[in-house]
Amino acid sequence: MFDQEKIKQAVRLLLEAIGEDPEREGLRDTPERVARMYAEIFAGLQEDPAVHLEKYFTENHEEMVLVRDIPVYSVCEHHLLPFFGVAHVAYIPRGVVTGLSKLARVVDGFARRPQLQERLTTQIADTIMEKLNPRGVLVVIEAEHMCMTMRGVKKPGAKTVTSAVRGIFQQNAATRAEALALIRGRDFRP
Ligand SMILES: Nc1nc2c(ncn2[C@@H]2O[C@H](COP(=O)(O)OP(=O)(O)OP(=O)(O)O)[C@@H](O)[C@H]2O)c(=O)[nH]1
Ligand SMILES: [Zn+2]
Repeated sequence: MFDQEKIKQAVRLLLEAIGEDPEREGLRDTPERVARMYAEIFAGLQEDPAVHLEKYFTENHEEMVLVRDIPVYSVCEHHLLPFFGVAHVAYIPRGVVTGLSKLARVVDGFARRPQLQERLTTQIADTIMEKLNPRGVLVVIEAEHMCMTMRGVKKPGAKTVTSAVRGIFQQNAATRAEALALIRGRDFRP
């Protein structure tokens, strides 16, 4: 469970450890604020994102559905610094489609926890495969990691691109190429 009191204590300790005075005016409410912020940015730990895909509609659209440029904010589990960018989620339904917003809710549910970009990508793809049993899923995430920009190797602008490809997108190169072309915003020309 989420322990707000423990987070407050930890933030107070952190401030002391860097040589700050947690009692000075500007910092007095900081432990409380950080606890509220953590409850928000790690809210995914308290939910099972698969639940969002339990509502779906019967529809005979067995063609590609792509939601492109879904904003993603997550936190890298190595440094607890943000990584952020966009997710693209494509699937080819088999008899049922889900609400478009539910795809973004699944992305959020897995993003709001200490994460690895690779794991985030595969969790989204595998959850959609399991819950909707589609003909295939393709998830691409493009993100910038603050741990690579404001510290360490310091390479602002470097983008990490990860993909997870399942079902027909794996088996059929033309279908995969079509999805990737649509993600890039270009017409597909086989
Ligand atoms: N594969 C992967 N690596 C990540 C992700 N987020 C951060 N990292 C990397 O995790 C690694 C942790 O490396 P360590 O050597 O343990 O930590 P570090 O000494 O702080 O490493 P530097 O960042 O190179 O200074 C770094 O190379 C980060 O770039 C991610 O989502 N996926
Ligand atoms: Zn990191």
